[in-house]
Amino acid sequence: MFPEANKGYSYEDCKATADWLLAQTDVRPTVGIVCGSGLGGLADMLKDQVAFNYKDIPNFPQSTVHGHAGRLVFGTLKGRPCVCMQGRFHLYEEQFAVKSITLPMRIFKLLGVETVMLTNAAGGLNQDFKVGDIMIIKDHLNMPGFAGNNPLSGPNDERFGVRFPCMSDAYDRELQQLAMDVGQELGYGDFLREGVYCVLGGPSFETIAECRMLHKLGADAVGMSTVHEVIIARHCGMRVFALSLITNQAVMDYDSEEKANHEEVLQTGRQRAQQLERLVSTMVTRIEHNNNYA
Ligand SMILES: O=P(O)(O)O[C@@H]1C[C@H](O)[C@@H](CO)O1
Ligand code: HPA
Repeated sequence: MFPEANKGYSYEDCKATADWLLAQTDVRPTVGIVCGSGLGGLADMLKDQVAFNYKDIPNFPQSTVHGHAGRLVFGTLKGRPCVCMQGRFHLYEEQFAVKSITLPMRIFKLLGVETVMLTNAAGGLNQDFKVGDIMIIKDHLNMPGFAGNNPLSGPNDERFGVRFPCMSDAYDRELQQLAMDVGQELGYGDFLREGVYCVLGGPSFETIAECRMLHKLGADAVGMSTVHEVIIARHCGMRVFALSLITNQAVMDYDSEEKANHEEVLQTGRQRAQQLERLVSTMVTRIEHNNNYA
């Protein structure tokens, strides 16, 4: 699954993987995309694909979760060279995995990626949110980080970034505005939101008390990914945009009969996939055409 999960990957390990990939394809991606649960269709939009199964890439972890195909796809999205993770890694897939699950971000950086766009499936805590809403992430709560489980723990290699990176600007404000503008143009205003994403370790879904607490703490949505990747991406200077598809309402009420489950998550992904793909792919076009965003 995750070879030597607790081991930090050195700069040289990451470089070897990036060089191996660059030797197999002529695509030189400047945008890197990460697909959340059930949202892997984004990768299928890439033209002139060169795709690798994770198991064939040196040093790469393996996907173990249903709805995460486990392929790294290079290609162009409306003419823009991209690399797309069709399937991501989660903290719960292996104990002590926080470094393995974020390794692809450093490989993105060494491939030449400047902007990372991440998607995820999340439970809605904000009572104004509906299932099927797309939430532009403006900030995060890193709960595993509160307990010392941060992907930057351990020795710091300055070739990637500084020891104490700032996170108050983690989510690029221009890209958030671009998403809002593009969403309005596409007629998505009724289901486009913005908010704070809270990451937990998973894989168990939250209790009612936990959901109530997270909501009180300021979280609008809860999930099990993204934040660790964002920290590593920002540490090495890539711009970050992230969004959550609200696939289910987090259960906040003891009278509720609702039960969070992965099948519902994947089903909502299928229902909203096309719009989500259109939003992200149109944004990618604008990043290419507008120097303010590039
Ligand atoms: O990769 P994401 O964050 O989209 O996956 C979410 C969180 C869990 O892995 C899973 C729960 O259904 O979906
Ligand atoms: O309700 C949820 N909680 C945590 N992670 C999730 N991913 C999709 N939905 C959820």
